[in-house]
This record gives sequence, structure tokens and C-alpha cells, in this order.
Amino acid sequence: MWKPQRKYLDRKNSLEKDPVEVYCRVKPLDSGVGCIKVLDSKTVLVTTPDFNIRGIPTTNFKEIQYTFQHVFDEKCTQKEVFDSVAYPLIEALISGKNGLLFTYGVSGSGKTFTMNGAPDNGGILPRCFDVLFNSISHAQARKYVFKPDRMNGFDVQSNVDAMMEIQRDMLQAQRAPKTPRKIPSDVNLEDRVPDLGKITEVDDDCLYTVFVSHVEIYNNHIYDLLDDILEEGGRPKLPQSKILREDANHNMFVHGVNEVEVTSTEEAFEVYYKGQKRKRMAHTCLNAESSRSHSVFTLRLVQAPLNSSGDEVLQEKNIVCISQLSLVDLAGSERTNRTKNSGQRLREAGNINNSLLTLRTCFEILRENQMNGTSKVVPYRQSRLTHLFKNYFDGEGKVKMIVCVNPIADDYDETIHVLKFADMSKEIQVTRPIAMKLDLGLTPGRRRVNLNIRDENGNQALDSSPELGLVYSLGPEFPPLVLSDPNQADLIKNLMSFLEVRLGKRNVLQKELLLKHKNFRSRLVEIEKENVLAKQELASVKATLEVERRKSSLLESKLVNLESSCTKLEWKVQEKNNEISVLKKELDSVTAGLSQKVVEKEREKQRMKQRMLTEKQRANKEIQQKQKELTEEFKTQIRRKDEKLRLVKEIISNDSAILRERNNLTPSSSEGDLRTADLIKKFTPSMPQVSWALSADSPATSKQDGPLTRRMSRSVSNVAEIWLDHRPVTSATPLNTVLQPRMKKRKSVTKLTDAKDVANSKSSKYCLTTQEADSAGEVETRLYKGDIIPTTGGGAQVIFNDVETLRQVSPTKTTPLKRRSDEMTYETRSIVSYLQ
Ligand SMILES: Nc1ncnc2c1ncn2[C@@H]1O[C@H](COP(=O)(O)OP(=O)(O)OP(=O)(O)O)[C@@H](O)[C@H]1O
Repeated sequence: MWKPQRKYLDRKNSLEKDPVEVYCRVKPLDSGVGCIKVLDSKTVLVTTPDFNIRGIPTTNFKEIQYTFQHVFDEKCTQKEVFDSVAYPLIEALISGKNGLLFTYGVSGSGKTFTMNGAPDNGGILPRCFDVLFNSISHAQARKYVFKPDRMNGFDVQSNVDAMMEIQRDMLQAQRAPKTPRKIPSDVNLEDRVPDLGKITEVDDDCLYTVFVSHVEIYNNHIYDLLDDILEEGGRPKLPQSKILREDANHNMFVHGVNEVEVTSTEEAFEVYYKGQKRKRMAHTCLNAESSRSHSVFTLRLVQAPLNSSGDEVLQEKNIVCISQLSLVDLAGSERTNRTKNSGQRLREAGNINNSLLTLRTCFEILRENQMNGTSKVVPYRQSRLTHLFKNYFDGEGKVKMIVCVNPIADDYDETIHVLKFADMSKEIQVTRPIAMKLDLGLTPGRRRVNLNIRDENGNQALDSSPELGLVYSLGPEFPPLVLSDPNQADLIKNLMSFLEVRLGKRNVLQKELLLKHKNFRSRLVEIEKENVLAKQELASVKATLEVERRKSSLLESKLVNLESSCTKLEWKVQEKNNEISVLKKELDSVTAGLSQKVVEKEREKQRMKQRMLTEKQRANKEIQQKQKELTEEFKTQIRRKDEKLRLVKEIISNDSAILRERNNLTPSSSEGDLRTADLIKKFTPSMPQVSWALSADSPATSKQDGPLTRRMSRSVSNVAEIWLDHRPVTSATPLNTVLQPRMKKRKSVTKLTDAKDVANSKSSKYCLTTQEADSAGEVETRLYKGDIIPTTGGGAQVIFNDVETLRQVSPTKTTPLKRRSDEMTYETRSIVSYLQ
């Protein structure tokens, strides 16, 4: 048995390719300003309008030219459009090739007008019916010879089976109440001007049948417009969406779609208007708008070769050639923001945009793959529209597009998008279809020969006697036979002629029957033979079929489950998207709040800084004020001390005079010293614990209380202290007093020539000894003592903190007053404490 080649897979890479043919039709301008001009039969010029849609003057003025396969200007007729674009597709259809034609454009640009037209000015669709039936009418198969197998294929029946089905249909139609006319009353087909075009190159040795289906894709769901409208509770039921499936040849098809066999343009119109009615009903149920859906009308031409005797098609399913032409009226391509849609309309617009966007994306990727040799995945499955027509681009077929444009300036932006898409589409290559006709080795022209033989035998085939009406009917019912008058010869005459016609018909039918009977018997014998062989084959095929059927039903249920879960997921995604947008809004408001807080914080920071600065300045001022006060206080103290010092000096000088007087009585200075001490003792009876004669290391001394006692333990140096003993007077008069300064470690110098002498020495204490004699010859020895403190600049400074003055006074000198002596002691103590 011959098996057909797989059309899609095996030849895909080796075939020639043609670009997608893109045509442009410019609608006549109703009113307003235009922005499109047809330059010639292939070019349009698009000019930026002076004002944009919001009435703002345009600054960026542009003129763009677009070229197409052909441009139809405002004046062109429907016939011209059909002849240029669709007629070749009907030719291809008859020769067994697939075709796809779609209209694309903004709403109101004339897509539906181009595709369907008006009853008196038919568009592409009715003209396709006309030309197709004009061309194949002489070779149409009897109804029901081909039957859709609901898997995108067709079964073939014998003429007899087909006749039986016709008979059944007729009886049913007689019994059934008269159905209303399917073509709506407002459509007057009598005014219709049929297209007289006819394709002559039709293979006469084949029989043809036309099937039509009509679906629409709305919100990415496929609805069959030829489904019967069911009612639920007195209202039309919501239409059920269909799924897409792939047949054995990898062609996509709408599973379970109604494919209606039509034998004439009239019947095709009935189906078309049924679809339109259903579309209106469905849209009422779905609350949809007709122009918001993609409409797909498919013509399928089934053809099969006649057998060798040329009287019946070969009863072999695999040799049936099926070609199809899909006529697609796409929904308007305008963007959502322009139409200001909301709610349901927004969702529709979103879905239209998504499917058109997917179409665009698929085209772009296809073009990229074809131009750059890449093999990126084309996302056909993202939308039902592209998924349905996947085979045209992946497989083979002729693809044409009519871009409809409204030249009105208001549509400028949208029109530019449409034209750009059209311009890009021109570059896509589609594999040229090859007719799947088989050469079975049968004699060409066998049908004509068969007809001639029949004519010669006077055996008119049933095909050529359609006036018989019901196949086994003997004609219309008997005329009224009421004999009211014996002379009513007319009645008898009429009855006789009626009976003669009936008799004639009976004879014809009898002859037909005998012929059929004969044919049937011979065929039965043939079939019987084949049957035996086929039965064996059938048994094995049945087993396989059963397995496949089970698999298929399993897969089908899986598919249904997947579809439903897919729909649920889609809804979920939609919900999540809504949630995301709500969350985004919340996030925006929180972010706005946060930024507000940040601004406030920044302001607070600035305020605090300002405050700190003011506080700092105030504190600085206070400190300065305090410093000033302290300085003033200190200066006052110094002044007071100076005053005291001056007084002490005065007292001391007075004392010196007294002591000198006393010293005149004692010969040696040491004695004088002692006497002075005694004198002090004497004059200071209130301070008996003060002992001038105590040495610094006497423990008794250190234990004594009172400021004077400590002061009088002269120069008690620490063990670690090194004194720089500076005695410029080399021949100083020996003091010989008990109050010798005690410096355990010392370095004696007579001269200090450089600052380093002080800075670099290891001494931490400094003592300068000076001696001078006054006019009376009394020697006064002064020891200026201080701490050597290193400075940051590497030098050293000496801070004097003690002055000891030793004066030798003559004991012979008279002591002035006891009171004076007391005073001196007191003042001496004061100066010592001050210097300390
Ligand atoms: N070439 C034309 N000549 C005369 N009238 C036209 C032409 N094209 C469109 N029209 C008219 O313009 C109107 C809108 O056209 P049509 O309905 O075909 O637009 P559409 O693109 O299909 O819109 P939608 O996308 O909304 O379905 C109709 O009344 C139609 O008769």
C-alpha cells in the first residue's frame, strides 16, 4: 500500500523559499487631514502631520517611504484587490497548496471591509467562494464522500454510503419543522454581484469537496463560531473554548472544530452568516466587542483521484489531498493608551496587543534566524494566534498580508507602527509549498471517457440528474383528484400526464437501480475479496489502534488537565501581577514616607549643628570672660604680693639695720646667725617650735608642723635630684651657718655661657648664689632656687620657686624694737610662703 510522504519534516530544508507578500490598502479619507500619499503602485509616502493628536504643533517633521508588493489606493475596487492577492491563493488551493492571508491594521482602517466587504460589494471571502465553486463545480464529489475524522484528516466513503447519508439527511429535513432561513433578513444576497472568475486548470480526474470552519480568537481563547448555540435556563450558554492540537503531519489544528461541507457559494454564505450570528451571541455572553477578536475563516479543499473507471473516488484515505486557505481578519492593532480602555476592554486590548506582539516577536526572531543563520526558539506557543499558524512559517505555505491604513492624520502614530511591522514582515522567507499530488499511474482523462460512455448508453449518472430531488422519490405529490363534474376530462388528462411522468421517473429509477444493483454486486465481489485480505490486516491494525487509542485518550485527558491547570496558572499569574502592582504602589508610598523622614532628619541635623555652634561660641565667650577675670584676679594678687614683698623688703631692711646693730656686739658671723635665731626666738615667743638650727635631715624637723618649719629646713633635696649649683662669685664669703644648703648631688659652675649648659645637664634643680655687701659692710647672701624644666623646643627653663637670703648682721648693732623683730619673722615667713 502506498504511503504519503511526510510533507512537513522531510522536505523542510531542501525547498525554495518565498518572502511573505505584503500589500498595502489605503482607505479613502472620510474627513480631516491625511498623512499618507500613494506615490505609485508600490510606494506610499507617510508625512508627519502638522499637529499631533493632542493638537500640539509637530517639531520633528519627517517623510518616510514604504514599498510593498502592491499598493491599492483609495480608488481601487474590491475585485482588483481580490484578483491581485487572493486569486493566486485559490489557484494554489486547487493545486493542493496551503495559503494564509491576513489583514492587519488599526481599527477602522478597512480590514473587515477588505476581507468580507458588503453584500453588494463583496470582499475577498465571498469572492473566494465564487471563484472556487466556479472552478470545481463540474468535479465536485457527492456530499458525504469525504468525512472529517476530527483529527484534521478525512475519511473516504463510497458513493453508496454517501447516498445513504444524503437520504437520511433529507428524511430528517422533511420530518423536522421548517428551520428559519440561516442568512439574516437584512442581508440581501439577491443584490450580490458574484465574482465570475474561474480557474481553468483543474484536474478533472479528481473529485473535490469544500469544507469550511470559522473560529475566533478572543482573549487568547479559541471559540468555534459554528458550534450550535445551546441554552441554559432560557439563556444562551457561554461558549466553550477549544484547544489546539498537532496532527500526524505536525500541522496545528483546532481540536473538535466543526467543519461544514459546502457545495455552493450559497451554502458557504449560510455557514458564514451562521458564524457571524454566533459571534454576536457569543460576544453578548462574553461581553466582548467583535473587532476585539481575531477572526479565522478556513477553507479546506479535499480532493481525491477517481478510480480507473473514472466513476468513483479511490477508497483510500492516504491518497486524499487536503489543502487549506486561512483568511484571518486580525483585531485592531491600536495601543491601549490611545483608546483609553479600562476593565474588560483593557484586558481585551492587552490580549490583542499580546497576540500581535507575539506575532511581531515571532517574525523578528524568524527573520533573525533566516538572516544570521541563528537558531533561536521562535515563541509561537506564547499566543494561540501564532501557535495556530506555526506550520506556515515552520513548514511550508504561501503567506500574504494586506496592511490596511487609514490616511487620517489622527492615526499617524499607530499607522507608522503598522507600516514598520509590515516592512519588517517582507523580509521573512517561507518555504514554497509543493502540491501533494500523487501519480498513481492511472490514465488521465478517465472521468471524461466514463461520462461519454454513460451518455452513449443513455445511462445518465445520478450526478447529472439532480432534478430527481429525493433519490427514490417519484416526483411531487398527486395533484387534487376531486371529480366534481363527469365531463371533467382535464382532470383525467392531467392525471394521465402526471402518471406518465411518474412512470417515466420510475423507469429511470428502476434502470438506475438495476445498474446500481449490478455495479453493487460486482463491487461486492471485489470488496469480498479485498475484505478477506483486509480482515487479516484489520485484526492486527485494530490491536495497534486500540493501544494507540488508549494512549491517545490518556494523552487527551492529560492535555485537558494541563490546559485547565494552564488556565488556572494564567489566572494566578494575573492575580499575582495585580498583587505586585498593589505592593509596588505600597512600596512607592513607603519610599516616599522614608525619603520625607530622611529630609526631616537632615533638617534636624542642620538645626542641631547650628545650635552646637551657637553653644560653642557662647562657651568660648564665657571661657574668655572667665580667663579675663582670672587674669585680672591674678594680676591683683600679684600686685598685692608685690606690695607685700615691698613691705617685707622694707621690714627686712629695717631688721637688717637692727641686726647689724646687734651684730656689732658679736664678733663672728656664725655667732651672729645664732644670735639672729635667738633673736627671732626671742621676738617670736608665740612660735616656740620653730628651730633655725635644725638640719634638713633631722627627723625631728621633718615631723614638726607649721609652714615655717618646713621652709626653714633649707634645701632638703631629694636623693635623685641633681643640682646645678651656679656660683658666679668664686670667692664667696663662707656662710658658716648651720643652715647650709644641702645638695646631695650637684654640679658646680661659675659661668653659664650657653643655654645648653642648663638644657643638656642632667640637673633638675638650679641654684644661683649671689653675695653683695651693703654700704655698712654687711654681706647678704641670696640663693635663688628653681626647677629646671625641659621645654618642647629642646631647651630648658628654670622656674624659680625659692629665694633664701642670708644676711650677716653685726651683733653690736642695737635691735630697734621687739615688735619689729616679730614683724620681720612674720614677713619672712610670708615671703617664703609666697615664693613657695
Ligand atoms: N476601501 C474602502 N472603501 C470604502 N469604505 C471603506 C474602505 N475601507 C473601509 N471602509 C469603511 O470604513 C469603515 C470601517 O471599516 P472596517 O470595519 O472594515 O474597519 P476594521 O479595520 O475592520 O475595524 P475593526 O478593527 O474595528 O474591525 C466601514 O464602514 C467600511 O465600510
